[in-house]
Amino acid sequence: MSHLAHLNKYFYKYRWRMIPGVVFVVLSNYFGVLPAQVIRIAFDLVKENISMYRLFQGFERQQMVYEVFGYSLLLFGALVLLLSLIRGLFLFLMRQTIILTSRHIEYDLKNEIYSHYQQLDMAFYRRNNTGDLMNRVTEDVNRVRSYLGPAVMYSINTVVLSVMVIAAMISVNPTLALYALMPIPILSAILLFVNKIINRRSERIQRQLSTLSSFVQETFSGIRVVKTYNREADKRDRFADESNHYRDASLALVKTEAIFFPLILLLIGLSTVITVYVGGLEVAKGTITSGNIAEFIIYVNQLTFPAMALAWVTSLIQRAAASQKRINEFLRTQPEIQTGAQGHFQATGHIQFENVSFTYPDTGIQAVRNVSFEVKPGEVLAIVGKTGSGKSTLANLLMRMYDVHSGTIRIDGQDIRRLPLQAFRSQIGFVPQDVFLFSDTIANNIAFGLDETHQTEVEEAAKRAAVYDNIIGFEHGFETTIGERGITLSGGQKQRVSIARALIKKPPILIFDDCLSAVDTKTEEEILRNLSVVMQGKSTIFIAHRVSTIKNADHILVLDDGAIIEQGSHEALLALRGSYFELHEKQLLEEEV
Ligand SMILES: Nc1ncnc2c1ncn2[C@@H]1O[C@H](COP(=O)(O)OP(=O)(O)OP(=O)(O)O)[C@@H](O)[C@H]1O
Repeated sequence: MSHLAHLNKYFYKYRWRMIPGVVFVVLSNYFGVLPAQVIRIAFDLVKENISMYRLFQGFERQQMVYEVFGYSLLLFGALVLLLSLIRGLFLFLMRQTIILTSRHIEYDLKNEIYSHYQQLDMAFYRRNNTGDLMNRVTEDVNRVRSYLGPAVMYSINTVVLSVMVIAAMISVNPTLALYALMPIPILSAILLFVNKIINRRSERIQRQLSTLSSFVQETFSGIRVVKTYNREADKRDRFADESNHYRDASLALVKTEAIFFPLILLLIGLSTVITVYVGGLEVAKGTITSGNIAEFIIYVNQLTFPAMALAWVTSLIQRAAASQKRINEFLRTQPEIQTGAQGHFQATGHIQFENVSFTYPDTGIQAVRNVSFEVKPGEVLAIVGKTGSGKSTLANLLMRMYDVHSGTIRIDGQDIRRLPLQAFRSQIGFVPQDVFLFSDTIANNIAFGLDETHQTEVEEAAKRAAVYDNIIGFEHGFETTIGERGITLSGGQKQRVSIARALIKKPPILIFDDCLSAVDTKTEEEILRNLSVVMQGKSTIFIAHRVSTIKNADHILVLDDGAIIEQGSHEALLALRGSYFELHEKQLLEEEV
């Protein structure tokens, strides 16, 4: 429950909507209880008038009594109708305030979680899967909203209505009130119990539903593999299997729900029977009128709602508390990568790694061992090495996706941990190894890193990345949508769009992480030629597998198992006749073949 305290700030924020909401709950209940008293009076009136009517048997006045009686009954009917209308109006206002507030809070909470997600670092995203992140911002917030709206509204409603009805009952006749109320706690206890079963079964359905949808999603994402390996029949059987589980879970829920309502009706019926019986005895004693019995029957029926709401609200609150706990877990996670300062930062591009070592916290793999190098403004540094030798890790460290464990990384002589994080990252144009493009137009994908762009800039960047001709070849050119609902770019085209995205920012530091692996050597040469113009005056780090990509670099590092094993210019490294030489020879042979 204490987890829900996080939401109190929102209740406070929307207090001028919540307070009138509570007032409307009270008023709607007040007008809900009143008709019972009107009906009692009408009932007693009927009884009296019938006696009076009989008394005037054979007199002329009898017709008049009849008319007055009919007229007053009509008035009472109209009064009950009017009270119901007023109650309806307050019910409308109650929903308009409380449920509306819950929607406002839901919106705020979603934004709070989302903007917190944006601040969290890579280590957090490594630890938690996307499905979980999405669930907390959608499903969990949804459950919390049920607490903010319906649960709060029905809780207040339940309390107010119970107090009003019970007070009215006791004021009429305490003995009858006691007897009529007797089955209500039993009713509540049974409802709580049944509700628990319903909850358990709904949870099972939810779980099965998410298994089912993940299964379907994965099958469709991998449909090519499924078809190539002829696994359609197998997938169909597995789907039928999962569907069966889902159906069984749904049937189990329906069964419980089927008992739920008859049970309520049984207990309410029991209360009514007791009311009529005990009420009859009291009428005989002369302590109450028969109108009171009618009034009581209405009260007992009105108490059905709070009894049901109690069980329902309890489960809503329990679920919301569990969801808010999960949300709080993420909200309380603080990013390990914190900004070192506020304000602006403009780099010239002087990069220094001094004895940098790094171990991935989750796996304990030491990816970088005591690495030192320097890139002066305008220089090109290349990094080669076997897969898993730590090349991408160096790029990640330079962008502060992770912080180094020992040693220092400096930009323009300043430790990057002391720089304003966002301003510092904006100085780097990064082309990652695994390209990610958004389901958006090509132009928007290229312009992603900028707040404002002109078409000419987008086209210029596309030309530099040697993808311009491909793009204008598409029917809608730069406005072509890519991704799920659009066209699929080839691996090489994606890489080049990703390069254009980095270039458009015109940053003083460029990092290319093995981003030419999917283009042929001819296109690679074209890109490199273009890049050599872009790279002028910028510090560039080129991570590559192919020696051909990097041979013109000012300095080359050869990495093995996280450490630099050789370094120097292309010629110097060839002269060494070490690992670099071997790699070069091997690749020459491959090209000839
Ligand atoms: N996020 C991560 N969490 C844990 N370990 C990681 C993570 N990323 C990489 N590693 C490990 O760190 C080591 C270095 O990986 P890195 O990606 O830097 O290699 P690389 O030289 O770029 O390889 P490739 O050329 O295949 O891209 C590898 O052993 C890898 O398994």
